Amino acid sequence: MKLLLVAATEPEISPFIRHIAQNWKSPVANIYTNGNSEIHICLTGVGLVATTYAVTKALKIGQYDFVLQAGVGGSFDRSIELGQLVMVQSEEFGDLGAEDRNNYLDIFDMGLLQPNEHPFTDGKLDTPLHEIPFPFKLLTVSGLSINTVSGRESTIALRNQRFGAQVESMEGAALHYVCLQENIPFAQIRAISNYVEPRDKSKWKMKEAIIALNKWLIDFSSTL
Ligand SMILES: O=C(O)c1cccc(C(=O)CC[C@H]2O[C@@H](n3cnc4c(=O)[nH]cnc43)[C@H](O)[C@@H]2O)c1
Repeated sequence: MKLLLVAATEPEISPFIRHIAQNWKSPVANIYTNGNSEIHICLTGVGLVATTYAVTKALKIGQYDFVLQAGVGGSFDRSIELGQLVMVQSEEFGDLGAEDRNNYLDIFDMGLLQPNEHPFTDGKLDTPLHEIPFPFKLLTVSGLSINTVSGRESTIALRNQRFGAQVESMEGAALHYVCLQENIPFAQIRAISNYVEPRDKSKWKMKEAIIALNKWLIDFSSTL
């Protein structure tokens, strides 16, 4: 199995990198091998543009069996606990569109794209679940990707009502879009660091989310 592990920032997966650096061989920087298994680390930078660029470039250079995006994220859904791990099965672009007075129009409403035009299905970027090489113990959720984090009551209400997604990130849809276009199996795992609410970082559980995410990554790598 040759895996491309994608993360926006190094701190999100640094415990995993430390683990693998100690337990696997590293013939080249950011590449780790163990028998027939190979993990390449791709740190993209934050956001949809940076992720699209970095993942597309990585897929041009290397051939991978699977792409895994790992990171933290916010949750609209209060039944998901802070620190909980989820697999984001479907993605939407949350701020690619137009404002029309008090309404928001997405690219489908605007007639710029058809909802079932590849790589979209009903306007969403779905993960083909049968291609995932790990058991389904994680909660499967819907995701929204944005350039500007939802942090104002009116934005949160509008995005909630318009999309009804359970979680939010700044990169997920880019990963889904590129991998669906390139026809390569992928999954997006997020640990919930905060609820989507008016910005208050004192309530965030970033440390707990990173610990949970990295524990899962270490367990997953031991199954490869
Ligand atoms: O300072 C802020 O307001 C702030 C807001 C969101 C994220 C950050 C980070 O430092 C982490 C960047 C990373 O985290 C993901 N993330 C985490 N929570 C959310 C969220 O509620 N909405 C969107 N993205 C979130 C994101 O994917 C970034 O890569 C700081």
